[in-house]
Amino acid sequence: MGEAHHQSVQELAASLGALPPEFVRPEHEQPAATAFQGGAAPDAPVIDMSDPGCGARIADAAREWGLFQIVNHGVPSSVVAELQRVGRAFFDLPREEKARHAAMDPASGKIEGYGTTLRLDDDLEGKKKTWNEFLFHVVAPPEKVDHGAWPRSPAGYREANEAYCLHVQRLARELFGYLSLGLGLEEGAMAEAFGGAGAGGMVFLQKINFYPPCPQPELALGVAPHTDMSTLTLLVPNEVQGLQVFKDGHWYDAKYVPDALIVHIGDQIEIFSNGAYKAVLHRTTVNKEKTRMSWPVFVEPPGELVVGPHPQLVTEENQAKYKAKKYKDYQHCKINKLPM
Ligand SMILES: O=C(O)CCC(=O)C(=O)O
Ligand SMILES: [Fe+2]
Repeated sequence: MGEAHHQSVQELAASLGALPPEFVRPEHEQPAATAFQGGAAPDAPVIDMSDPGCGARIADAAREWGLFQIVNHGVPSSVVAELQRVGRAFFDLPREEKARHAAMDPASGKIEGYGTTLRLDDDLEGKKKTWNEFLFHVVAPPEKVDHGAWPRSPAGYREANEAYCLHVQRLARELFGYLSLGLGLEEGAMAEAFGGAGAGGMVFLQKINFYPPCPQPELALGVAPHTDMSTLTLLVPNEVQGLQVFKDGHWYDAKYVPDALIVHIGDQIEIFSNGAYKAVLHRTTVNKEKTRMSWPVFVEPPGELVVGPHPQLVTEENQAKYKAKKYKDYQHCKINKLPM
């Protein structure tokens, strides 16, 4: 491939001064046309995890928003800062070098590694593109980790990600406990249903999103509207606002709260709860001057595990709203937009 193919879209866009047409979203998706325009917009809940009443607030937030932020979560700010530092250092490498690390190849089922839609020669079959680069790799359990898909540079990348993951594992257990109790179930119900205790163990998939400055952010999106397939997602943002949440017919900003982690309820918790908890529909906007980054960890059941509504939540009056499915079959249907 010639050098021209590797010219970045930012470079090209800067020379054109305008957004290439494949990044212009249809009007019903454009952030400028669809963001909440009223007066005081409601904020997704910010929950203090050191508060003894936080469990009930977490369950309420999962019912009403499907998204909330947590503070006093026990993750030292130095651990988060180091996760961010090494991620940023990776994305600051030249694009060719990033691709050399671990190019992903979705066609062959290799979703781990570095990918981008910021390439004009990518053929997405006429589909609109999003303004982002990303990196994916499993971070736990160790037997499912492929270190070949992890950046070899910068030094310290592996240690930083492993240290942060231990906290994500602890927080996921805690959140599953509160969310189980909030449904009237045993505290361990969710953890067990998602692969705890003998079922193969949950999978922790680290993603890093990198959204460079965009010449016409009002026309573009960083990620298109979606719900996460995961059980839940725990996300570290940088200080650049961009995540938006759909609720009651409107898109609202998830405000940047220093030191907070953002929790998304994903599809598997919605299914397990038989619809009591809501998988959050979300998207991201981009910025004209600043680079936004985010570090979501998707907490997933092992592929062979069957997830369905918990039997105690299915009654004569409240029938099962979702089919039980192996997680890998669910993923396949969702990625290929097949009927569930
Ligand atoms: O960047 C964000 O805040 C959200 C990213 C996201 O939704 C995703 O990667 O699934
Ligand atoms: Fe997401």
